[in-house]
Amino acid sequence: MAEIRLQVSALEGWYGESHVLHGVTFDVKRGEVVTLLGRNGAGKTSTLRALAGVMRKRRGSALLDGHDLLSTPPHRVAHLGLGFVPEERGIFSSLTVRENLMLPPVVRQGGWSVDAIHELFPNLKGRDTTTGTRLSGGEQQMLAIARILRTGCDIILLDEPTEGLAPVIVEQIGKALVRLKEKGFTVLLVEQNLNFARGVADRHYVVEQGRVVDEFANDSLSASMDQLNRYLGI
Ligand SMILES: Nc1ncnc2c1ncn2[C@@H]1O[C@H](COP(=O)(O)OP(=O)(O)OP(=O)(O)O)[C@@H](O)[C@H]1O
Repeated sequence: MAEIRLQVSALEGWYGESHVLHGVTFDVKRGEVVTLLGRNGAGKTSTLRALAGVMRKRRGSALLDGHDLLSTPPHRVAHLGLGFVPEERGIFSSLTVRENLMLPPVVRQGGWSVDAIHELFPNLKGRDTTTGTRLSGGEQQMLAIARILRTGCDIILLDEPTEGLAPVIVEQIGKALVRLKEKGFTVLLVEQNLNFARGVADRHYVVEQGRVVDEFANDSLSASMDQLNRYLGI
């Protein structure tokens, strides 16, 4: 059995006085792609934000390769190999593709070269001097992932990468995730698009009201679709 990279236990989290995570427990093994599924407002994004240190008021335990994420300052989290690609993507519109790509520092060995990035995302090739404003949503998403790969991280928290994207682009993002998995990356994915999630993930956790309430292996999902649809309100 593969080793556990991310072990989250009884994780609680707050926005100010608002208590939104009520004891999230799950794990992600080395090389797995795992999704957090659930209805709007269930706490999926907040879980990623708590792990990345964007949400500061937290309690419980979150270990990455045995390192305590909750006591690690946000700027040191990347040094542990964790990269966060938020839903809003964070592409600077006035900067070029190349400038956006070069923005985060390389913090670990194994950071991707620009050539390797172009191989994964051919859409970004030849676009070095294009400014962020001129990129499509799909190109922005690719750039946001590419930028994280450059830093040398090997576990990626990815928040709704397919949101608002055309099916052909969703397919390209899916292929890139499969490639990353083949290369040994570990991915924790928040995703509303169940079809996309099924195409890339090994396991799925269901989040409800700030807790993980169920878990499904991807290869047994067909038999559990009724139950999953009930959770998701589909
Ligand atoms: N910045 C914030 N300040 C206060 N409350 C917030 C903030 N962001 C989210 N919340 C609240 O936290 C709870 C969990 O939200 P979260 O965004 O984690 O849900 P989600 O499962 O990711 O759903 P969605 O798909 O709608 O983003 C919700 O009740 C939401 O209203």
